Amino acid sequence: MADDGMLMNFSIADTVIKPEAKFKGGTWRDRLVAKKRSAHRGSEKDPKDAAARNAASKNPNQIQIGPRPAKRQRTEESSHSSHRPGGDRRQHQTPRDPRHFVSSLFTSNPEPRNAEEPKPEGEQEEAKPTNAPLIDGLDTFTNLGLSPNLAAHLLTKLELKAPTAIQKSSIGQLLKEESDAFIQAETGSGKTLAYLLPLVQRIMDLSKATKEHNENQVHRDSGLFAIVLAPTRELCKQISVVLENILRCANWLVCGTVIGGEKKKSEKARLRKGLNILVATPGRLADHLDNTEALDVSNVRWLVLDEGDRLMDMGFEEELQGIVKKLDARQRPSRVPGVPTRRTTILCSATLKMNVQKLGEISLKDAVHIKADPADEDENASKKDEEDSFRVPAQLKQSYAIVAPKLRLVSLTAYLKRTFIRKGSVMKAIVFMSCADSVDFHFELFSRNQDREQQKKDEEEGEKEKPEEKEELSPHGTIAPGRAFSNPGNPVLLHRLHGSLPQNVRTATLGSFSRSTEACVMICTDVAARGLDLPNVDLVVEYDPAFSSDDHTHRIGRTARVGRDGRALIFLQPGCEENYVEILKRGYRDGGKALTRTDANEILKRGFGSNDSRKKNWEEKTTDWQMDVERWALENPEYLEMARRAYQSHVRAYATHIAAERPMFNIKELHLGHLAKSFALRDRPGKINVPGLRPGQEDTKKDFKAARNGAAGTKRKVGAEDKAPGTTDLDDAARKMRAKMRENMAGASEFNLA
Ligand SMILES: Nc1ncnc2c1ncn2[C@@H]1O[C@H](COP(=O)(O)OP(=O)(O)OP(=O)(O)O)[C@@H](O)[C@H]1O
Repeated sequence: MADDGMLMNFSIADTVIKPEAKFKGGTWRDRLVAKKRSAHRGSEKDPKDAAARNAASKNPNQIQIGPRPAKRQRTEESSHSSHRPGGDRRQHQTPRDPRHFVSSLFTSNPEPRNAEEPKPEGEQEEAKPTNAPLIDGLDTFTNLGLSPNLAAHLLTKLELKAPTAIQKSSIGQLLKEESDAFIQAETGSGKTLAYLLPLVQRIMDLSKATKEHNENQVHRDSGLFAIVLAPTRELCKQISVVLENILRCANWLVCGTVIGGEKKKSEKARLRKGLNILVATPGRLADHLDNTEALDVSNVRWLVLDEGDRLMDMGFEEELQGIVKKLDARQRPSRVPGVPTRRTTILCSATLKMNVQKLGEISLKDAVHIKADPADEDENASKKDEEDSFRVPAQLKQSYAIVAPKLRLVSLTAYLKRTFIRKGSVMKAIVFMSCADSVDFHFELFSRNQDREQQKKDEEEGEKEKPEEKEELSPHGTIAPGRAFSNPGNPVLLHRLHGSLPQNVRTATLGSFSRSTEACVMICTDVAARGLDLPNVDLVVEYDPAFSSDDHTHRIGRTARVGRDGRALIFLQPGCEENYVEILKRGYRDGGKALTRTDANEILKRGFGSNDSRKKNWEEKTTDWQMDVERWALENPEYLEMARRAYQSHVRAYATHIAAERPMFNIKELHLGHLAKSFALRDRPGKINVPGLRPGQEDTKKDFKAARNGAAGTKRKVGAEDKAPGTTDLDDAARKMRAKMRENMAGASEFNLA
């Protein structure tokens, strides 16, 4: 029976705790409190208390939230000897420390506030993909106005048979009109080609015009006609690869990137040779505009801001304003026939609101709103509420798990175990966390070698073999076997990615994840949330919910791309976080009928359970696993510090949700003690304080400051007149805090300022 297992769950008999137990370590006050508690338990006679305890131990998961039950000072001996159901496999005893508290996994957990909604009757129809190419045969690239040459190239070389809905809307519009545009469509709907194809076609057409004027065909020295800006280096590289592929059918045109991360000298050399289309990060472009004479922008007639809403955000805004002003000031009539007189600006994102005003005031003129389905525009115009939410691909199956803080780590492990139980069911999964420290800690934890005996033996027998294995997997320590959820039949490769890693490491890690043909998991921060087109991602797990619902849309959009299936799971804690479900529902046209709910017990049963009744039940196994990682952290000072840092950074990050969503992520409701357990910590929250910066962070912090202050010019105070309409002081405060957080702890540059 399921409940049986809970008895082992440290619900120890009082007799086990000897009254004469000695408490060592800590301050005299800690020792006194511990001693008193121990004495109090020994003398407790109150039958009411005993009855309450009995009831609790019968069904510990049913404990009501109310006055918290008195906590017990548990000794390491007691939890080891009487409650390690796996027997005395490991005799190791860690020193007792009154600052440590070994709490039970399955007791005192808060219950969900909201009851599960009844499932709609009847079988749910599978939703049709909403971001797939239009394969009805009516729409072809040639019909939309692309030249037969370009359309044939798309078909034969890039295997693109038909446009997607957003490509259909945007190619027609951008080929025939000069007006500025907002391109907004679901993630994975092909927005990159939606702006690149008309752009390339227009520049190819310039060649035709020059020939008609009996002039030489346009070539790399004819001028820079278009600039594409994107917030991360990774995204810039991705766009540049797509562009190079298109330009293979027009090899007289040349594109290039300036994105930082490599020597400025080689970028300058590239600019000097001449480019027709430039892909850049804002910081690096601003830098070259100031310092590279060879960069002539007088002919630039198209400016694309990919992930435009992100580029409007703090950190990029000033740079962008500077860039636009310089482009305006340096624009000259072109000597190339057919070049438009005015510059067109195109903003593109899955979460673009028409009210992005900041840049609009400078540059956008009568912009048209290009959407995949024109019907959406009328619908949204009438529903103000929905303007703030964005659709997710209809075929994307989302679920949410209500998981109490203490059960978070074991639930994530169980979920991944279950996911990769069989080879082939899931190829790649991305797990999003709130900060770099948390990513690093979980990477170490999930890749740790559990079989310590074997580990020791390995070290003794063949010290050389071990590093070789690591070397082969990852020269940078960002790729390792995901032992916590691998099994012999399906080994899973674990990757970690965040903005505090050096650029070459980021590129190598992302490349490995992208190319891998084996099952793999990438634990990352929001650095991988936007724009990245990684093949075969079947699952996205939001272990920590995103800082804004827009970011959530981008994160889950790494799966279910161009008509393919995909799944996403978000972890929510019982209480105010449950209200986030309404936001999840708003992403669907049908109100989220297919959204499913699960809970920790279900996940744990599936992940740690076994059909074999002779084996330990899932609660025992879960507890064993948790105890094991807690001991691992305690025994290894390096990992213990990582765990503490991760916890600390996580709590700080939690405070930075956008103002509008903060009532759903109320830090005052966060149970810090319970949360610590999900970082394998036995420390009391008040005692967790890791001073200083994480190793290696000093440099990144300097880089961040240099990038922020250098490229953007002198720091400017944001006054009330500078605020975007609709933003509040709270918004500003949260954004500033997020920026500060990035700078100080969790990674200097989640989004590179180049
Ligand atoms: N017409 C098409 N037919 C088939 N595949 C396409 C088509 N257009 C684009 N794709 C592919 O779809 C994938 C997603 O494209 P892209 O990255 O441009 O999407 P997106 O809408 O910009 O996504 P996000 O919002 O996440 O940035 C790419 O692998 C691209 O090659």
